[in-house]
Amino acid sequence: MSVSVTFGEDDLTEQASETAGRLVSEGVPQSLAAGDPTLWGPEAAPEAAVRLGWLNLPLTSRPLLGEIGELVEWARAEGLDHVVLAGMGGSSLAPEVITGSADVPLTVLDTTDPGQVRRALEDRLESTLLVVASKSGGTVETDSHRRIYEKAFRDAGIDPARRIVVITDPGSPLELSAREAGYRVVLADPNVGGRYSALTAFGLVPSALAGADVERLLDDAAEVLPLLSRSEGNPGLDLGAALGAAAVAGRDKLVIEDGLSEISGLPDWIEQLIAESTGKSGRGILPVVGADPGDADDELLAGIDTDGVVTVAGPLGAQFLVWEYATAVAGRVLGIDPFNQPNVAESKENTAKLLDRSELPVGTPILVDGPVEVHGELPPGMEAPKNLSDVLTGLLEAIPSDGYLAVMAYLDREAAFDAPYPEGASFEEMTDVWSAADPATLRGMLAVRTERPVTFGWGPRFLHSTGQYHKGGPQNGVFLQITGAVENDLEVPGKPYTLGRLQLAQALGDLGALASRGRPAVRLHLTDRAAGVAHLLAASREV
Ligand SMILES: O=P(O)(O)OC[C@H]1O[C@H](O)[C@H](O)[C@@H](O)[C@@H]1O
Repeated sequence: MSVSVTFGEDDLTEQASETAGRLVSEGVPQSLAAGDPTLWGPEAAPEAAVRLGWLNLPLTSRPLLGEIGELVEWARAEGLDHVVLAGMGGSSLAPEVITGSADVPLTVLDTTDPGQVRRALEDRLESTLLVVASKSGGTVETDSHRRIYEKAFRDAGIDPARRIVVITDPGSPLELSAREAGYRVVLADPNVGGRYSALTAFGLVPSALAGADVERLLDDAAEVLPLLSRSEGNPGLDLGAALGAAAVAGRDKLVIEDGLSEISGLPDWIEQLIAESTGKSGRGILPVVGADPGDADDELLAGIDTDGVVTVAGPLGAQFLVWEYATAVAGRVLGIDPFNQPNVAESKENTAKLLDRSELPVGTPILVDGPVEVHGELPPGMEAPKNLSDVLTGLLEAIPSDGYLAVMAYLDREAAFDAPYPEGASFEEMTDVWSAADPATLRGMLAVRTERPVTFGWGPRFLHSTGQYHKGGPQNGVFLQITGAVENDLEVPGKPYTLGRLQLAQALGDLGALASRGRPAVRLHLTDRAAGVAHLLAASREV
């Protein structure tokens, strides 16, 4: 089964077909199929020359299946039934979707929250297989997870070499250290960037270890591959032309829904692909995930196997390839380089500098409201707030008419599930309890109070995704960061910082990068996390 791209609106059909026609007259489908790196201009060409390998992955990844099969057999023979994946952005988002859609369990560590990492560590360590996935081999979060697990395994009398599999690019520092340590290493295709790597070892190895059928993904992607060199009936070209043309015409907020889909969580993967690929040079498409479509003129609704203004229907393996192709095409229409991420490094550098200091510059709160401290830059001209509710109202009012509010929570993504519920509670009652303890609930509560899009991201996960767009895209965002007190911190073995300190330094580093652009950027610090979330949700209720 292949992928279909359909439009539910005449204006968009017209714009897309006009743009696709222009791209065809410029020979884009043929050039892309041939791997021409000059399609995004001379400045982008050197990077594009080593970033187009994803175009052929349905074929070039096939030889990996044998190696994957052996790994799966080894893990089974060793009785390793808890697969933990340490990887950021492109090194974990695809496995999360693949295993979610296949309904097989995978614990993803893309956090520096000590509580969340501790929860994973305390879960079946005896039978845990840790997959350490990093293309560059130098990502601080992933490096920290590896160090923490190595120590935990050793402390439990387990040889880490029997429990760790590494996925990385050939020649990375991680490859070298992993070989020295005697770990199993799977090398990835170096000609594919992180966010285009779903069908490389990064997507396939952890997913297969967790029990997903990855051959099927390649089969489904292989079916759509021949369509991608066509001028007509090319779903990647049609989708890319639509996304690009809509954005150029001012519809640059992409609400992505997968309500009825059997595919679970693809919008989160698309979010990284589109935000990091297009959000630069003051331009870009802002993906909005987990939101109901609004009435704003600049919104475009994309439905995955469910009706949207653009509907993309088809199996997961083929969807990966079509969205990658479409993103590359939209990049050309927007006139940006879809393969770099020039502004991601900035927050990382800020964080590294902060970690060198003896004390983190947390500053003095502008306001304290119960368990919530307010720090940072309030929107210019805003009246001095009396309480948290005023702060939230001020931020909502400061969103420009073409802008958005980004909520970024550097907290434990799973803590809400620890909230106590009454004995004998129905599933519905339990869900209510969880959602009342979940910081992500804030997104919807604020969204009903504004016409503008509200996004939500877990830090530091989003730094490897929408973080690029926040800093490199159009400068019309308003930023609300949430951090929390750490009760039970975790040492990062061999490093002078704890996970909690790293997490806070990441938040402060990004806040600094946003504030330096003159954007309103407020940090709410929860001095008691559970009470703080409850207080924040109460304050966010419409008045
Ligand atoms: O796989 P790694 O080298 O560890 O990189 C993981 C992620 O980190 C970076 O911040 C990039 O912006 C992402 O595109 C990438 O997916």
